[in-house]
Amino acid sequence: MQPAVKLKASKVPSSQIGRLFHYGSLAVGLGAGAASEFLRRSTSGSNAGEQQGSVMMSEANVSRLVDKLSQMRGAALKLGQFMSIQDSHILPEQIDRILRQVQNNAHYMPNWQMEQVMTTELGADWKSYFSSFEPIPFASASIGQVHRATVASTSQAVAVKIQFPNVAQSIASDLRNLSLLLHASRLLPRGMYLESSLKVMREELEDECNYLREAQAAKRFREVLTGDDRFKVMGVVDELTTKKVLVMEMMQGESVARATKLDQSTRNKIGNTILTLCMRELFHFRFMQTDPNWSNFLYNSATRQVELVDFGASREYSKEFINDWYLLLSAAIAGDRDACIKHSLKLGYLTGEEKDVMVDAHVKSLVLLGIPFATSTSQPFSFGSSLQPITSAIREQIPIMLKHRLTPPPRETYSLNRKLSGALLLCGKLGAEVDCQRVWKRETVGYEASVSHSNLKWDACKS
Ligand SMILES: Nc1ncnc2c1ncn2[C@@H]1O[C@H](COP(=O)(O)OP(=O)(O)OP(=O)(O)O)[C@@H](O)[C@H]1O
Repeated sequence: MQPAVKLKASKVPSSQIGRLFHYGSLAVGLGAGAASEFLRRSTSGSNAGEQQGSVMMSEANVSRLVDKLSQMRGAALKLGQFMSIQDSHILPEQIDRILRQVQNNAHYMPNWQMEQVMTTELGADWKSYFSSFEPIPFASASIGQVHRATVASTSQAVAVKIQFPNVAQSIASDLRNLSLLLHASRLLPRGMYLESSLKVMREELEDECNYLREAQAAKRFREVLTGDDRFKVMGVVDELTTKKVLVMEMMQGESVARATKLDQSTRNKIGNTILTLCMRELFHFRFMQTDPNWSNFLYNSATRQVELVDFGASREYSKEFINDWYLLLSAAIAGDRDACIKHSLKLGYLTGEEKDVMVDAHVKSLVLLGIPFATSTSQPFSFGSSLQPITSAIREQIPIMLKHRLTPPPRETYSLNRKLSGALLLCGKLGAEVDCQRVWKRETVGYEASVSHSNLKWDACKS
């Protein structure tokens, strides 16, 4: 089970000065912490010079960092999520722990600050729109917090997501400061192309700060999933939704992270449903909710539906990109090394100048990723026992790729890989048994023909 989220009320620093103060005090705190640790070790006779790296990461510094990142919220918390989902396998264990703690340690706005946002967004009489409104949020999100309420005019039970003040404006500078801090404290391994990750993250966060965009995305998902009983997509109360306040139908399910207690066949069904959705998003809608956070998938035992919330990170992919990506994954599933290289070059994963050691590691990790889908249809893939050896084997390739990679991964693959690996890890967490090969075939049937057709056109355009 996921650790319970600890919520603490504290003012979100919304002014530039306030933010500077927070970063400043973190840097000073880390420095002071390191100095005292250094002194303690020097006086106790250990070789302090050699231990410089670990001095920065003493227990006291770890908790200082967690505390600051949790308080800054917005960009900082998102960075924590982004890194811990995307790159947990490449981060030193201690950093991974920090980022996980940040996620489970979110703060929320005190009442007066929350009321200020609501007044600015919905007017001074905002309370009159609700017949009940719980002042303490039941969930804390990276850039907002979520309250339970009832709409006065319809008696509908709703979840009201309220954005922290000035998050949107401060993202760029927060990310810059964080990047400086991470570099300065030598927290990240070299060769991570941190700058590219930060750029993608900044663009994603800017999109996520617009709740009107999220409302649109939720409606689009409701539309494309209409008639599919396996899913329920949250509805949106348009009249009360603004750029910074999102009023949504309250979902009743529990985070799928808690579904580990359910019987095997139910867990299999949930795993199958989540993977099917993933494939459908890619090959049918070309529109994907790319945040695989477990609490964004809820399971309702009464209706046996997977309920979907949080569409802030939804994005569209071009047909050309999805075509290339389909060909790459097909090559990986078939274990076809030459085709893997060819399509990686086309997508921009490889430049063609890489050393063999890098190409080998890249192809190996792709083929490993294809294993669940390559399993024979008579035997569902057992995520409980078979996923872990795959992730370990992929992890072994990461240091090689970090060392020899000549170009950052293509922009679109950040969100796509985050979602796909998140969905696989979720199935692993559920211990689900899923016939992935069948899901893959069912959801991509006919796709190959359409790809060859459009690639012919593509080649004709180029020549
Ligand atoms: N309509 C809803 N019904 C029930 N619970 C909800 C609803 N919307 C959000 N929540 C809960 O609140 C949490 C945070 O909301 P949401 O994920 O939309 O915010 P976010 O800013 O995108 O957060 P993050 O990026 O951290 O996932 C969700 O993970 C879910 O547990």
